[in-house]
Amino acid sequence: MTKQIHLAAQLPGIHNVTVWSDPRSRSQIAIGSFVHLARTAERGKFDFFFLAEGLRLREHKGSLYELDVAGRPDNLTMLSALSAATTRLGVAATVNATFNEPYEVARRLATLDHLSGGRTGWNVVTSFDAFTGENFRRGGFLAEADRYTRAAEFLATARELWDSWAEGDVLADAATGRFVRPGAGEFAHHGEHFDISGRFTTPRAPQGHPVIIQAGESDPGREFAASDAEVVFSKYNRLDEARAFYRDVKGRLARYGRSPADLRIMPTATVVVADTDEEATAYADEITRAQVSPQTAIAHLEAVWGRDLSAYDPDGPLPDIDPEPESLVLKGHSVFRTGRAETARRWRALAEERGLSIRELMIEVHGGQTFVGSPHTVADAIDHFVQSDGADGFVFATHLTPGGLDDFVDRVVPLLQEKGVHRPDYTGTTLRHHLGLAPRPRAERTSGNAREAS
Ligand SMILES: Cc1cc2nc3c(=O)[nH]c(=O)nc-3n(C[C@H](O)[C@H](O)[C@H](O)COP(=O)(O)O)c2cc1C
Repeated sequence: MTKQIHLAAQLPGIHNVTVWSDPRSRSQIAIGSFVHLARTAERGKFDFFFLAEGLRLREHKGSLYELDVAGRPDNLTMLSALSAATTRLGVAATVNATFNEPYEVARRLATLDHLSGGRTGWNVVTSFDAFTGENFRRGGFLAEADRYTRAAEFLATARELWDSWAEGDVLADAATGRFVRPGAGEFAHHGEHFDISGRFTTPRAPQGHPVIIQAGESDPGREFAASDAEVVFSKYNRLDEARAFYRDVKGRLARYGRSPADLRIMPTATVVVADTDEEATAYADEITRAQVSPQTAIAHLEAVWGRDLSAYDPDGPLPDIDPEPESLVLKGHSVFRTGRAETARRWRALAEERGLSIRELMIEVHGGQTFVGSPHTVADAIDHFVQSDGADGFVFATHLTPGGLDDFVDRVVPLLQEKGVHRPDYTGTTLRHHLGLAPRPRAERTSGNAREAS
């Protein structure tokens, strides 16, 4: 059966996808930039607009890392504003389960679901480093091994809070003088990470629960996706790797009584469109070289080598000195977190085999655009990727803020609609509906007082 393609847009902020130095780039923080991109996505009948989250500014050799954008607004606040600037587009926030409390996060997500009329998604990330943790009250308090047990309990607790109100609990009945049913909002959760009880302040949201998104890739991360997520945001956008990831994660669902249709896998992707394939290829090379500047190439190599390599020529060969994989020169960057000795070995072998300079190697391993070509070429490639089970759709990030998605929406989306693989218009109002996911029934409360009949 032909699959429908799910589309999302991301204003990426951090990472070298965003070329902030391009003269066409506008503010990375002003509301106007976010509204432009969100409305473009809505014009293209996308499923949702997505914001990643970085809770600590990165540091490089002891100073702020400013080759990428540094500094960003708070996701839930920004998406609350965007929900008023759009009418159908889903709004999905990355919100960390390691440094927050379930009561606060559940309340803010339920509020966003009310504001948006049922368009909220939550990307439950765990983060990994004590460096980020230093910003928070208990300073780097969680061991890496406990991240997913806390995230699972965090989500379970949030679900109990969302289910503490039933639809119809707000009576507002002037005749009887009753505003709410007596048991409304009561909850009690006693667990390893959270021991809380009381009443939840926010009545039941239109979707009940936001759509749950997951973005980790370790084995516990994939299990968490299989047990709890409805969307996986993945980094695998090369077809062979993507198909292996897709098979692996979808294959885990049955263990949790779920079927492959209960989960959408959406890799991050970039797209470069021009009149002809040749023009698009030339433009894509230009973008890639802007994303992997000589300075970025050296910084990424330093991150893996664990030492200062500023004396090396980015257009020259790799340094012959050995890496110091235990030393951390680029802090807060997830890509260079583990396995640096192995990465250095792999990179050296690749550079030697192909005769690549430092910058060419960095372009090979971190650069490159996912879909490049004329509108027809791009539409065919996206469709092929999805129909051959590499993904269920994509989260598009653009190098230009905020106009980077305009061409795709104006020139490629109509072709996907003509092919019958992308909706010509929205058919529902909630994010769960756009994604083709079943509504989530409310779990009956297991604690608290018996509910009074209305
Ligand atoms: C594609 C992708 C996107 C991610 N986006 C974020 C993010 O926006 N914010 C964040 O704190 N962590 C983000 N993460 C990190 C994960 O939440 C997780 O903390 C990290 O991958 C370590 O978990 P793992 O060991 O399961 O991979 C992302 C990870 C992946 C693979």
